[in-house]
Amino acid sequence: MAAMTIAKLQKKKQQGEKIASLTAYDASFAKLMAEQGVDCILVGDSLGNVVQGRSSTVPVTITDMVYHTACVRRGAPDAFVMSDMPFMSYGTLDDTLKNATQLMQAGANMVKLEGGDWLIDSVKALTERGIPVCAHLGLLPQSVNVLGGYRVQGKEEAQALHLIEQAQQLEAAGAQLLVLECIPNSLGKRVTQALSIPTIGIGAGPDTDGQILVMHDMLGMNSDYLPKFAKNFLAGSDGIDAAFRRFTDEVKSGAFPALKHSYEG
Ligand SMILES: Nc1nc(=O)c2c([nH]1)NC[C@@H]1CN(c3ccc(C(=O)N[C@@H](CCC(=O)O)C(=O)O)cc3)CN21
Ligand SMILES: CC(C)C(=O)C(=O)O
Ligand SMILES: [Mg+2]
Repeated sequence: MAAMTIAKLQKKKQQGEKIASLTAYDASFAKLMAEQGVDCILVGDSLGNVVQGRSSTVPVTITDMVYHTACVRRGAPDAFVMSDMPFMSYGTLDDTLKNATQLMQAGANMVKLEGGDWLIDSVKALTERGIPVCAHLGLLPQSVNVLGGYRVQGKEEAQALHLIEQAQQLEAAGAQLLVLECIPNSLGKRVTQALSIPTIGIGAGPDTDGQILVMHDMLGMNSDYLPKFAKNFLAGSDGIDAAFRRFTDEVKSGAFPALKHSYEG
């Protein structure tokens, strides 16, 4: 199969085809996802939670991310692979360029950074030097210690307007994709309409250009805790490959997410 590219993802937005995205951390699952039509694979720093058993993504290192990015790339040579830059690996411009380079050389097609205003210069510097950037707004898990918990963001109109403004600035700085996490449906829709780059939502309602879930959540593997936006696609499916296919199909058809998977308002 021909390789997935950012240009093809952009075209999906223009043509109104939803983008199906999942996280993967190893070769075997990445291969299965690519075979089942998942458009974009994220090597998420959520590996801190689901692979390493930690309680946040803060302890995850660039060495961890490089290792898992290389594993995923070996399993899915033609997939579009995006890798999270982990906590404090992009605190300064020098670190940003050095660490993003490591992820690209491990096989990523794009790097993802959490944040708004303060990242504008970094996004510009990365893009100018040939490193494609996915921005990430809304709930920023790496900032959990500042936020004091994982909560829906942008519920107040002033915050919503600020988020839209940041999204536009990130696009202007060169970001080519935007992840929106845990925001009200209406804000997910407003941001998506305000941008020409694709938005990929997780708990951002049905109107973003695509959807992403953590693989373990969509396979029902978080028994003690499941965020509202997660859905178990393995339940009622014939196997893991069928669960990935059903996720892809339901994202493309708009069946997922239902209102119960999103934050109204
Ligand atoms: N397994 C897993 N799935 C994830 O989606 C995920 C991770 N790990 N680790 C990194 C971050 C942390 N994330 C989280 C964690 C908790 C909530 C959560 O509990 N949300 C509340 C919102 C409550 C509210 O403000 O209304 C919820 O009930 O969904 C959301 C996202 C998303 N990411
Ligand atoms: C939840 C997604 C967007 C993520 O950043 C991760 O898996 O780390
Ligand atoms: Mg992440």
